Amino acid sequence: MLINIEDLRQRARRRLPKAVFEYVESGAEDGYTLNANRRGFERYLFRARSLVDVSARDQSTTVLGQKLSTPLILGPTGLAGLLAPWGEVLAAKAAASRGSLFTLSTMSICTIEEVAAAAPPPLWFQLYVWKDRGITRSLVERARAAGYHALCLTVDVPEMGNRELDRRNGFSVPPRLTFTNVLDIFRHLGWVLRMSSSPRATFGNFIDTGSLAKKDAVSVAGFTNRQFDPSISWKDLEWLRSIWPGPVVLKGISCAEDARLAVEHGVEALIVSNHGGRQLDFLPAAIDVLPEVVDAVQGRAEVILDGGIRRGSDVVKAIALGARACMIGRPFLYGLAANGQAGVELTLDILSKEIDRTLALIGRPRLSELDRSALRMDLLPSTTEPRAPALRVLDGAA
Ligand SMILES: Cc1cc2nc3c(=O)[nH]c(=O)nc-3n(C[C@H](O)[C@H](O)[C@H](O)COP(=O)(O)O)c2cc1C
Ligand SMILES: CCCCC(=O)C(=O)O
Repeated sequence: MLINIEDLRQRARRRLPKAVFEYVESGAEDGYTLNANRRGFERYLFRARSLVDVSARDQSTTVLGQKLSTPLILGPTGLAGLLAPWGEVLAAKAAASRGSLFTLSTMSICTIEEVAAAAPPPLWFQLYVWKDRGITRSLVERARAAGYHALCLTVDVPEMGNRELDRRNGFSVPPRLTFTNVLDIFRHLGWVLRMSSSPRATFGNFIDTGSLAKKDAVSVAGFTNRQFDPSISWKDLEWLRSIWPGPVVLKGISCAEDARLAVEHGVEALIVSNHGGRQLDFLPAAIDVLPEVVDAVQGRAEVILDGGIRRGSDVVKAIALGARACMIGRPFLYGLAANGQAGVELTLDILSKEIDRTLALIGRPRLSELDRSALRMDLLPSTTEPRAPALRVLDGAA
């Protein structure tokens, strides 16, 4: 039975080759931040009110002026199209069908145009800045021409994080058959068959740019470290503004100083995120950074929380701490791998039902009624201990 996000995760794990599942699942190095993202939510307990009329509940909101039926955004995830053929298109359609919002990663299998042609708006485009600014400019112009609403600049990847599982697995794009994975691939012939209807098995946005060698398989870290520009800094925001007329969102803010700089540079929204624990290990849980950022921003930009959401109650806690909405990564990827578009819709249905139930049980029927008084923060020790390296998380030890 698929009744929670963990069920979808187990289904995804069975259906995907090991290297693909571990690419999705793993974090950087010891997995401190990966674990902390989950455990951070345990520090916040509810203060529930009773005898409140909760018969009419409403979890709709707006993000950058666009109405969402639920405060959930599908975050940018590279290579989602390896989990199901046309994966990004399916996820974008699922988001639209549930009144959510899809963010297309620069590093997707499906192209900017393919997703925009198949899925109704609103869509956001996530940008990694290429050393070759001509390619960067062309990505931004393509997103603009295709009607994407916001540009989401990811700021926490000056260098790819150290994902040891990907290195051990020799994970490459396109995936290769090797001596070590041949048995595993044969155990997942269903995936092989499904993927035979995929438009391609490499980064769709770059096939015509010359940055992707035509026949060779590349390691994700090798390719991105060659192409991403580690020199980008606050002054490049001006350049981006000159080629992008719409709202700009910064993804990967993890302290008050950067939140203030983001506001001073006029960004419309920022995303408190540690990249799902995949970049710098030993950043705190995203939820623990949220209050500091909300206080620094003081309502001058919208704040979105990203990382570790697996229950609707997590979303309610983030909104009580001042987030406008939450972004999810792995939860919708599990749904996608488990059952394509319907699987992503199920992810959104599970989480939004859990949000709805939580709102009823705490006596705050509308998101606008949530504030810090809905939470207790004083009952637990204030640190999250590292519990297990990333590998043990995968084995279900944490
Ligand atoms: C498989 C995978 C690929 C990702 N690719 C990108 C990406 O291309 N760009 C980006 O900004 N973030 C990327 N992320 C990070 C997500 O957008 C998001 O920050 C993270 O998954 C949130 O944590 P969660 O998985 O616990 O929800 C990726 C995450 C995963 C799991
Ligand atoms: C596929 C390229 C990298 C995507 C990314 O940012 C991530 O895996 O976290």
